Amino acid sequence: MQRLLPLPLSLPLFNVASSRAIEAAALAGLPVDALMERAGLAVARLALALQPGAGTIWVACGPGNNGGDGRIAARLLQAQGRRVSIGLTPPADCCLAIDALLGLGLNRTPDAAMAAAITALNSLTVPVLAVDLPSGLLADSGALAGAEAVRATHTLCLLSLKPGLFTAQGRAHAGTIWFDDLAIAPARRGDAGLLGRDCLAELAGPDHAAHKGSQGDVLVIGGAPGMRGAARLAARAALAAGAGRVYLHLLGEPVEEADPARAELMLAVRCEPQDLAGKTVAIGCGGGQQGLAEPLAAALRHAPRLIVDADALNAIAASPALQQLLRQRAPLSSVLTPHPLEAARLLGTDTARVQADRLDAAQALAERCAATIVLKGSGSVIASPGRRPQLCSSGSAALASAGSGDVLAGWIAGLWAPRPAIEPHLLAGAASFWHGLAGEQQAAGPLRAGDLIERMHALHAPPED
Ligand SMILES: NC(=O)C1=CN([C@@H]2O[C@H](COP(=O)(O)OP(=O)(O)OC[C@H]3O[C@@H](n4cnc5c(N)ncnc54)[C@H](O)[C@@H]3O)[C@@H](O)[C@H]2O)[C@@H](O)CC1
Ligand SMILES: Nc1ncnc2c1ncn2[C@@H]1O[C@H](COP(=O)(O)OP(=O)(O)O)[C@@H](O)[C@H]1O
Ligand SMILES: [K+]
Repeated sequence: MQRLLPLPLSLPLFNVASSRAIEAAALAGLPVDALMERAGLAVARLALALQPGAGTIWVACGPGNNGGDGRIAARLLQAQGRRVSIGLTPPADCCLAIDALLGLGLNRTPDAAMAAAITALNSLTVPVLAVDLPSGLLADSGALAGAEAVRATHTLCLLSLKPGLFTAQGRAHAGTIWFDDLAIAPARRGDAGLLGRDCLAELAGPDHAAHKGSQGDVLVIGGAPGMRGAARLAARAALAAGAGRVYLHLLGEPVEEADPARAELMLAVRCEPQDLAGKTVAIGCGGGQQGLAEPLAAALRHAPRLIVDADALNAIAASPALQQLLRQRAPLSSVLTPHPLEAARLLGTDTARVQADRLDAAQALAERCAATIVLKGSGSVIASPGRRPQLCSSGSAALASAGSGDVLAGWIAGLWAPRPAIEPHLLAGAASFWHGLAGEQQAAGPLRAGDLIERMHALHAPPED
């Protein structure tokens, strides 16, 4: 059993169908109850570690094998001399609750009895340990099957890691995530990957002979009047990530300086095809509604590497001609960084549908746009045509503050410029992980985007775990 996050090494994720196939293959060589006995033992062990003291442990058991795991754990806890209560309502002296209501088999809105038990678990002030998944959370998507799912303090995932724990509502409901593979090595590829710190190894640093010309040029296009800051944040991030030279083309009224607070940034007065050649371009941060279409069309045609964010995504969503330009770009040359609403616009759907299956939505968008997609939010999804999607295991709600997406777009550009040959799928994964990692390393409260850049900068050449 291991505590999973922060995650040093990337791991495979298995959806419900694959998890059942792994279970069936394992059971072919084992006595019928072997896996459930191992699962129950793991649950009991963690329960004892979490609550070694007095009081009654409530084991809320459902009708399937998730409940079966709970019953075995209850038996083992009793054998250890602990008081245990099995049922759908808590005992008066409850000191720890084990949520063994529903796991992989959740396939509909919780019925009244289940919903009441979920509410009762969420009303407790004692720790709640969820078995395999917080009940009410869908394993494949991290969406809720009904109005409410268990908000666990700990979740012990069993046999195979499920994607739903790590995206959408997963992290908000799972608490501290533990994993026990029940001594079974899966004999199949994951359906998706969970990015760990090893993804940063894709980003070799500059060699000793590097010079600004070898580290690539970034051009940030955006920052209409009133939103100059968004483009400046992206440009500052590109600089901090390691681009050799960073230029800013600000939309609307001309300005005298690119960024008075960052003397290193240069102003790009024009944005003609020859100004785009050879550059890594990030477009859309603070782009506004007007003045963006022309530079966007030029960037789609001429930028050899392109990151499309914010208002540039909205402009593409509204224009079949721009969509066509995007699809016609060279393979492996475009990264789109939508948040769920921007993704919904691009897909012609609504945010709720995107959030109902983030992995699916990101993959559909990648295929539709012939681009790498970073679908942002809790558990960002990185998807590319023909590739296995990745979920970012780093990040926290400290990133839920204005400008952190601009920083990500600029950071991707700044990492890409010196490494023009890197595969965008790997680049976007590593950049997202880095961004999330910096977003975890701070005291409570939101992280201002300007401070985020400094934290990301401080993580250059991150130490080995
Ligand atoms: N396949 C695996 O990876 C392993 C599974 N094990 C455990 O077995 C679980 C899966 O067991 P099951 O397939 O029996 O599935 P569950 O125990 O999750 O649920 C199935 C039962 O719940 C009912 N149900 C589903 N949705 C409901 C809803 N919304 N409201 C009320 N009832 C609902 C179903 O009708 C069925 O009776 C895993 O989550 C895990 O805890 C472990 O014992 C060992 C390995
Ligand atoms: N709760 C959260 N958990 C993890 N990451 C988050 C969370 N909230 C926001 N983020 C991250 O912060 C960034 C926000 O980007 P975005 O929504 O575009 O904001 P903005 O446009 O203000 O910069 C994304 O990278 C997103 O993944
Ligand atoms: K459960």
